[in-house]
Formats: sequence, structure tokens, C-alpha cells
Amino acid sequence: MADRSSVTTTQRWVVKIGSSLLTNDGRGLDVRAINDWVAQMAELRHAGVEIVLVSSGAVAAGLTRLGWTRRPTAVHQLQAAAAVGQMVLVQTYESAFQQYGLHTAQVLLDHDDLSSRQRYLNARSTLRTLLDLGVLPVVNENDTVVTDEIRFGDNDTLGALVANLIEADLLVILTDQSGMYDSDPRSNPDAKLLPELSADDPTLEAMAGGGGALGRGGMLTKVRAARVAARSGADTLILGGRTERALLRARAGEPLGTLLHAGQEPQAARKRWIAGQLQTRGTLVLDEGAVRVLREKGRSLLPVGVKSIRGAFTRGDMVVCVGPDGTEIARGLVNYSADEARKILGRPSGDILALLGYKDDDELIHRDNLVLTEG
Ligand SMILES: Nc1ncnc2c1ncn2[C@@H]1O[C@H](COP(=O)(O)OP(=O)(O)O)[C@@H](O)[C@H]1O
Ligand SMILES: N[C@@H](CCC(=O)OP(=O)(O)O)C(=O)O
Repeated sequence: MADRSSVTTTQRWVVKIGSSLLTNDGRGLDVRAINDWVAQMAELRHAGVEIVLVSSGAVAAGLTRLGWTRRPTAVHQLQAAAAVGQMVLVQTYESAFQQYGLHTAQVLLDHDDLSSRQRYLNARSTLRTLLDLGVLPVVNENDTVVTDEIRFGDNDTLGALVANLIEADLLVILTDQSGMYDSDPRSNPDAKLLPELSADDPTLEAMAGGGGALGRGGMLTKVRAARVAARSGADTLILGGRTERALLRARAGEPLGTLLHAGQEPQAARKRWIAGQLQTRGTLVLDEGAVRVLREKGRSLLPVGVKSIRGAFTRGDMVVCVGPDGTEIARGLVNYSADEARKILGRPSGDILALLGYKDDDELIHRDNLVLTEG
């Protein structure tokens, strides 16, 4: 039987509740189910477990409140629905938690909030302060302002980034299945529940399928989220939200759902922040030697190991490093602009001063600002 003793000692959780569970088959919010999860979270909170809730459901709740029977395709209409529905969500959670003497706080985040170092640090300290105050933060993506390019889209990813942000020890993803199966149970009735695996197990992707009509990411985004959560040492538990008292039983050590173990040393917070960036401004193509020293020795990237450059970036921007065959090797914050980098590429760092007329750094990307790409 799976050993869940690690879950019983966890003290800081991110609980993500997905659209497929929350939305009563698309007909507004399932308030009864929400009240039930809230009762469990309140019990956990009173037992000393700190919880940040990441809740989907704004669009679905907005559609119902506006009396729209079909989900529109126009982005501005979806954003308007999210703005209306977010009110429904926070009203529902605040009044549900109030019955247990707990206050909630609304935190809406978008990718820009987490990619700006300053705003990332602000989000982190606000969430930590709220936890210290005994308040239960309710997080969602700031749907009204995001564009496709910078959208997390599914809340699994957002949940994992929040787990990184607050250094949670467990990310619980509540969904409409009892956990992760070896194939999509919706299409394969013989699919078997997976009790426990390592988050970095390479076979996970092949078993994870897409989402249902209401959810966005399916199991694939949950697997990826587990890998992101693992960067800060958090295990991920994919749990059936309709299983009776699932949260409390899981915390008591019952082997419910699927536990994806972090199984790696936590990355430093700054490196996690770098790895969490979605937008990059350019690409550096490295030679074989540079690929080797980055991967095997954990060194900084020097201009001498770069063969060519694509994109327009400035100092401090995020760039991708690829090998000669185009495979991504790493990403990191670059010390020189694209124009400067083009002048110094392939040259020893001792030449930088002569080539540019000044020298900021020997490295194109310092190893503290460089994160190797997994897999
Ligand atoms: N291997 C799998 N195990 C369990 N569910 C899977 C698997 N592959 C795909 N799925 C699908 O993922 C769905 C849950 O994801 P999704 O619809 O995005 O919901 P949520 O809103 O909870 O994120 C399930 O209903 C199921 O059909
Ligand atoms: N931010 C969106 C939800 C995104 C979403 O559905 O994500 P997920 O629950 O992971 O499938 C909303 O509140 O409607």
C-alpha cells in the first residue's frame, strides 16, 4: 500500500479547485460542493495547516449571472464574464469561510505579476503576510487583463507557481476524477489509478490526456504543474474533489488520489523565478563546448561559446540558450543587449572592453541567473 506519511506532516498547502468540479456541469457554481470543501479547509486551517486556495470558475459563474447560455468565443466577452463571475466566486468563498470564523482575501495574478521581479516579490510578501494573519487567500488568474500570449490559461500552472511563491510543502489539485490514471478514464473504462509516482517520471506525459468540456488543461497540465511545484520541494496530490472528505482523509494519511513526489532538492528562489518565466526575448545558439560546460559543470555562459543570436533583447531580459541542433539547453537573464552580444559572440571575455569600449561583465549569462532546461 502507498505510504502517505509524508502528507500527514505537511503544514502549508496550495489547494487548487478546477473548473470541471466547481461549475455544476456548466450551470453556475456548485455551492453545495464548495461549502463542503470550505468546511474541510476550515478544519485543516484550525489544525494549523496554512492554505492558499487557487480557484477557477470565474468565467462559468459569470456566464450564469449574465444569463448567457453559451460560452462566447470573443475574448472581450469572456473577460467581461470573468469580471462578473469573480465577484460571485469571492462572495461565495467569503460567506462560506465566515461560518468558521475565517476571512478570505482576493488575489488576482497574471504572468506579468510574476515575471517582474519587483511584483513577484510583492506578491510573495503579501501572500505570506495574509497567511501570518490567519487569512485564507483565494487566488485566480486576472482574466480581465491577460492576453493569450501571457495567459497561464489553466489554473494548474498558476497553482504550482503559487506553491513556489509561498514555498508550500503540498500542492493539492482537486479534480473531477479520483486521481491520475494510466490513461484517460473518460475514454478508457479499464484505466487504472496511479497511487504514487515521481513528478519527474518520464512516462507521465504519455499517460496524461487533455481536459473535459469545462476544464482547460486536463491531466497534462497537472503533470507539468507537479514538476514546477517540485522545484520548490512541494509534492503534488491529484485528488478526486467528489470523494467524501477527501482533503481531511488525505491529510490523515489515507492513500487517496495520486501523489507525485518532488524527489529533488529545492531550487533557490531566484532560479525558480527564472524557470517560471513564459516570455523570452531572444535565442543564443551555443557551440558543443558551451553546451557541455553548462550542463556538466554548471558554469556561466561566456560570449566565446555563442555561435549566433536571434531576437532583440536588452540587458536583464530573459533569453533561451539552444544547442547547435536547436534543442533548448537553458534559459537565463542576459548581461548584454542583442546588439552588444552580436559584437562579442565567439570572442574571449578579455576582448570585450576593446570590442565595445566598455565592459559590464565577463559572462553573457552569469550562472546565478541561468537555469538548465529539464528533460
Ligand atoms: N490519465 C488521466 N487520468 C485522469 N484524468 C485524465 C487523464 N487524462 C486526461 N484526463 C482528463 O482530465 C480531466 C480533468 O482535467 P480538466 O477537465 O482540465 O479539469 P480541471 O478543471 O479539474 O483542471 C478529467 O476529467 C479526464 O477526462
Ligand atoms: N481563470 C479561469 C479558469 C481557468 C481554468 O478553467 O483552469 P482549470 O480549472 O485548470 O481547467 C476562470 O476562473 O474561469
